[in-house]
Amino acid sequence: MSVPEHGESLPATTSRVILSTADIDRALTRIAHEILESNKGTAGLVILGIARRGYPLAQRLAAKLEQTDESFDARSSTGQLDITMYRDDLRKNPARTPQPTIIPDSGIDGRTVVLVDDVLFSGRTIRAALDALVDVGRPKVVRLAVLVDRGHRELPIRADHVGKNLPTSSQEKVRVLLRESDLEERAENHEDCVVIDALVASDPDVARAEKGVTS
Ligand SMILES: O=P(O)(O)OC[C@H]1O[C@H](OP(=O)(O)OP(=O)(O)O)[C@H](O)[C@@H]1O
Ligand SMILES: O=c1cc[nH]c(=O)[nH]1
Repeated sequence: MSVPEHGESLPATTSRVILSTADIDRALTRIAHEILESNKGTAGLVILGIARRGYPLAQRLAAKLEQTDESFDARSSTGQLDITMYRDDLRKNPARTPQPTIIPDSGIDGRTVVLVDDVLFSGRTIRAALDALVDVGRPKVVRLAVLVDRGHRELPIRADHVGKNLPTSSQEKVRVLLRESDLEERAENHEDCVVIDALVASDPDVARAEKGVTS
């Protein structure tokens, strides 16, 4: 199976498909059921996807909630949260182009907000998202749903709903490729997929890095 490679000029990597299109769909279905159970239905639910890939995942999740509970209007209960200006590394890294923040007309005050993202890693994106939320309103409860939790947290943040817990080494990279955002990168035979990029140990640069040789 051909898997899209990432970053031509970086040390050699191998890419493996970890979740297929069907796996992703099943994970979202399970998360939707978990949300329904923990919220005892859909009353007061607002689903906010973190830009960029959290948004299409939030829309898919909301569609599944609507399928199960007709009283839930997916379109008017789903939005996007851009966290660019709330990052704690803004000074270090050049700012990326912010995406629009889209908040449902109902607002988020007193609501149960489910934040949705593709990957949970250090937790810094979610910290920024919580700051961004404060500027929008005061939810009753905030929950977190992620497609992949790859560990390596740097902050005391955990997800309430996880599609897949994926133990990784810190050298690896998890990429979520979705039909809505990654038309060119997706692996052959997959509409959507999650791939893990690992450094090739035989690559001289990697071998040197593993031995702690710095120059
Ligand atoms: O837990 P963290 O260490 O913050 O990592 C997780 C974040 O990293 C990725 O976003 P990225 O910053 O690459 O931006 P993108 O969504 O615009 O690709 C991913 O989509 C998560 O939002
Ligand atoms: O592996 C990682 C780490 C952070 N964000 C990602 O999307 N993937």
